[in-house]
This record gives sequence, C-alpha cells and structure tokens, in this order.
Amino acid sequence: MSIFDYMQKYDYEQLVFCQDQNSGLKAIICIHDTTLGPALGGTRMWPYKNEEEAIVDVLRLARGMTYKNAAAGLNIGGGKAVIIGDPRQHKSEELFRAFGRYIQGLNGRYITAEDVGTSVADMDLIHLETDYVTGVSPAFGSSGNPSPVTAYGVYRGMKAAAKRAYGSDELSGRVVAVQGVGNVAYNLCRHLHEEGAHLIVTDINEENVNRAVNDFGAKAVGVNEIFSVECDIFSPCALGAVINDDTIPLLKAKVIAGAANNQLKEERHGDQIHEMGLIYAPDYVINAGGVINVADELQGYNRERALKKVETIYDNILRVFEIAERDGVPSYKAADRMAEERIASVAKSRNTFLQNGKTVYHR
Ligand SMILES: NC(=O)c1ccc[n+]([C@@H]2O[C@H](COP(=O)([O-])OP(=O)(O)OC[C@H]3O[C@@H](n4cnc5c(N)ncnc54)[C@H](O)[C@@H]3O)[C@@H](O)[C@H]2O)c1
Ligand SMILES: CC(C)C[C@H](N)C(=O)O
Repeated sequence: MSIFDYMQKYDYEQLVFCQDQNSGLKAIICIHDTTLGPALGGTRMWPYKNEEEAIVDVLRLARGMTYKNAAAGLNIGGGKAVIIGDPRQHKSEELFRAFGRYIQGLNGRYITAEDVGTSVADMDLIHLETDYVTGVSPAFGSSGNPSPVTAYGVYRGMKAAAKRAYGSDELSGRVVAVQGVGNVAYNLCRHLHEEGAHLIVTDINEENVNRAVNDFGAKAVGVNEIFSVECDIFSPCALGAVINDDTIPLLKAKVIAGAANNQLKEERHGDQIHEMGLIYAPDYVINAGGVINVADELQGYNRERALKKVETIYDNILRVFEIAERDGVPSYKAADRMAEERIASVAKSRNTFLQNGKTVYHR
C-alpha cells in the first residue's frame, strides 16, 4: 500500500521526515489526529533495519497515542516520533538539538516526551531548541521520568480489573505474575508489595530480577515459565505481542493487566481471551499514566493534580468493561469505542461552536 493510501485509510494528518547531515539525524514525526488538541507522544530511538520499518512503526504508534490520549480524557491529540539509530551508540547533543529544531518548526502541532530508547537527559537536550517537549528534568519545572507515574496508573487499573473479576479491588493476598521488572514494573511491584500482594517475577536482565527479589520478596521464575505460573493476575510489563497463540493456552490467571504497549499480537487474540472469560485491561487505557503526567506540564506542572488524574484510570478501566457489556464486545474493542466516541463528540461540538476558525481547548 502507498503511504498516502495508508494515511487516508486511517485518516493521518501529517508525516514529517527530518534529516541533518552534521549530526546524522534521521527522524520521522507523525501527527495522526489533532481533533482533541496538539499531538503528544514520545520519541522512540531504535535501530530500524530500514526506512519502511521506521515508517510503519511511527504510523502505528502515532495512531495508538490518539486512542490513548482520548481514552485518558486528555484534551490532546495523537502523534509520535522515531529516530533511526542505536540508542547505545548514536546519541549526541547535536542529534537531539537538531531534532528539537525540527519539532520547534511544527510550532506546537507536535509535542514530544520519552519513549523506548530515550531518557530525561535526551529531553533536556531537545529542550535547548524547542518549547514543545515534556518529561524534561524537574529542575526546569517539568515532570521528569514518567515511569513511576505510569506504574501508579497500572496499579490503579489493575485494582479496577480485580474488582471486575473478583468483586473486590483488594490486592492483598493476590498472586501477581510480572513479566519484565524494568522502570515501570519495579515501581508497580512496590505498590503491590505495599498492599500485600505476592509477586512472581521474571526478566532477561538478572540485576532487575534480583532487585525485585531483594526489595519486595518476589519469587523469581524463568522467562518462559512466567506464562504458566499459578497466579490471579498476569502483568505483561516487557514488550508487545505477548498475548498470542503460544502463550494463551498456558495462562492460569483470570486477569491480564500490565504496562506493555500492544500486548495483543493480533486482534483475534483479544477475542480469544474474551471468549475464555479472562478479564483484560486494555493496554493503552491502563498504561496512560505517563502521558497524563507529561500532559499536565502544558498547564504548568502540578504533581498532585497529575496524580489525581492518573487515579481516574481506575474509572476508565471500569468504563471500558461497561461498554464491553453494553455492546457485547471484547474489552479491547470497547476501549477503541470509548476513545472514538469521545473524539467524535468533541469534533461535533467544535463544528457547532467554532465560527472563527481558531483552535479552542476544551478543559
Ligand atoms: N515508561 C513509561 O512511562 C511507559 C508508558 C507507557 C507504556 N510503557 C510500556 O511499558 C513497558 C515497560 O516500559 P519500561 O519503561 O519499564 O521499560 P524498561 O526497558 O525499563 O523495562 C522493560 C523490562 O523488560 C525486560 N524484558 C525485555 N524482554 C523480556 C522478555 N522477553 N522476558 C522478560 N523480560 C523482558 C527488560 O530487560 C526490562 O527490564 C514497555 O512496553 C513500554 O512501551 C512504558
Ligand atoms: C508521552 C510518553 C510519556 C508516552 C509513553 N511513551 C507511552 O507510550 O505512553
């Protein structure tokens, strides 16, 4: 399919290619939809094999942010950026500053933040060239690393999913199996441990496993074992596509609730777990804490206000289950409907009330 055909199919607004010979920057910024507000989404740095792989990724990720931001109740549209390169080798001040200048050139239509392969330090460099970056160091009045706040949102969403499955959101005594104990999941484990949940963890990084074992008394298992352990809740917090033909038959949990993006390998896997009676908290609804936190910076960052908003992930997850019941669909489809209904209703009200062609922010 041609790029324009694909953009037309999912109604993308803009795709921007950025090249800077001096720093070696090769980046792509994608703005999917700005109905709700400026497009906000992180910058991923990844050693893509070729340009096509990078284009496909940025298109998919940007559309995902439209849904994530809408479902979270933010007045923010969806976008994302990718930098082609190895984050362990190709980072430099010049590269991020060049990238920042391209973002500035979009004059606020796209606002960036952290994603896989980028950090607060990288955002600080981008910030030297543009106003349109979030997740910058707290020293600049910004919100810093989004991961702990993402974790808090996942914890809240997990409680809502437990309520749906077991009639109580109490996690004390529940067994939670966590796949990947990195930045987000370490903080998630802390919340779960404090509430009295029992943790089973795995990671390809031994140091991360040891940290969870030592700090929270977690039981460590092998990376393939995690899918089949006896537990109440399975929490995918590593990479995407872990709910698939191979793993579904192994799962013992009644609830799936974790931080990873794109957990379902294909939509049909969402149908399959629904038919099996599993309670699945859709990934982009439960892991929206990070973007809710960085979006708060657009009003002048207030951590208390941001955390209050992150708490509403609990209600958003329950609302998804209500829509699923209302429409007789799996929860992943219900989440899409929740996001689409909100975008459509705001678009309609703008058509009705906007007469001067200017953008207004509905708060
Ligand atoms: N950081 C955020 O604020 C945020 C926000 C939304 C979504 N997410 C998503 O949540 C997930 C975790 O993000 P993070 O920031 O904690 O990343 P991270 O890299 O810090 O943690 C991921 C962990 O998973 C481990 N891992 C990778 N492959 C594995 C495998 N096959 N088996 C077991 N462990 C494996 C890694 O070693 C690492 O410890 C990612 O999918 C990310 O896209 C993160
Ligand atoms: C804006 C970022 C903090 C968003 C985060 N990378 C996510 O996937 O939700």
